[in-house]
Amino acid sequence: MIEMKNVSKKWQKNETQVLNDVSLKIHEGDSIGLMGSSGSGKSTLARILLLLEPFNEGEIYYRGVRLDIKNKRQIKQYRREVQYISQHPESFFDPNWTLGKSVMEAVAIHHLNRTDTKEKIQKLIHALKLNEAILNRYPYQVSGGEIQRAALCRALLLEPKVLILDEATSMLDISVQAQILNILKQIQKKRNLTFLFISHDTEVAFWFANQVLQLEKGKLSILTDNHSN
Ligand SMILES: Nc1ncnc2c1ncn2[C@@H]1O[C@H](COP(=O)(O)OP(=O)(O)OP(=O)(O)O)[C@@H](O)[C@H]1O
Repeated sequence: MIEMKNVSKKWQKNETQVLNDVSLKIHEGDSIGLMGSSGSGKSTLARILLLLEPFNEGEIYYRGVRLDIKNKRQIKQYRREVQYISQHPESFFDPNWTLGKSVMEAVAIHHLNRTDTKEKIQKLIHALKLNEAILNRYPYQVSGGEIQRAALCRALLLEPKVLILDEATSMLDISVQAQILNILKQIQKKRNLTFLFISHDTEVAFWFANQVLQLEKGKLSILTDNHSN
């Protein structure tokens, strides 16, 4: 579904080789866990996959077609189908807009059918254990866990094919985290959603993913592969 071929990335200023000839294949319906020590480059890899970060060498393919940052139409479609929940979800919300306005903006940008949108939002808010009142608040008026779930709500509303979750539930307490991860698994079964799940938590990553990869010193290795999960 998504393929990264021989990607290398070096930060110009400090000359650090954050990715060194990395290749990765994510098949439809996969749950790939990505682990690695702090600063090993997991978020950089995710941002490169989304073409949010330039890289020095290599190629990214989606459904067998090479992605080209200059192809605006292709990238718009890709960024709708491949949703990213960043470690810093607040940076994906306009600080001057209510969360509800930001969620609706995503609907407008991607020209989704507005008639059933309200109902879909209500269902998602409920599933994500959020209070609907949250939509009338500004990003600075909600907790870290609430903004993570608002980001998940916006992403799921777009009915993505792939979700890249970068420590996306790290600010939630264990019981809410477990509930939300279970909901994501249910959605995965229903829609054959594909996940790239970045986490520091070994237990959660092994539970959630059918293949767990580790990124260290610019190289990816397989920690476990259990596609029968
Ligand atoms: N824009 C940038 N310019 C230079 N170096 C950067 C930049 N962004 C990140 N880095 C560096 O690249 C390395 C990888 O960062 P990244 O955020 O991808 O790691 P990570 O594995 O996601 O870390 P964590 O688990 O702590 O979130 C770090 O050493 C970081 O300081």
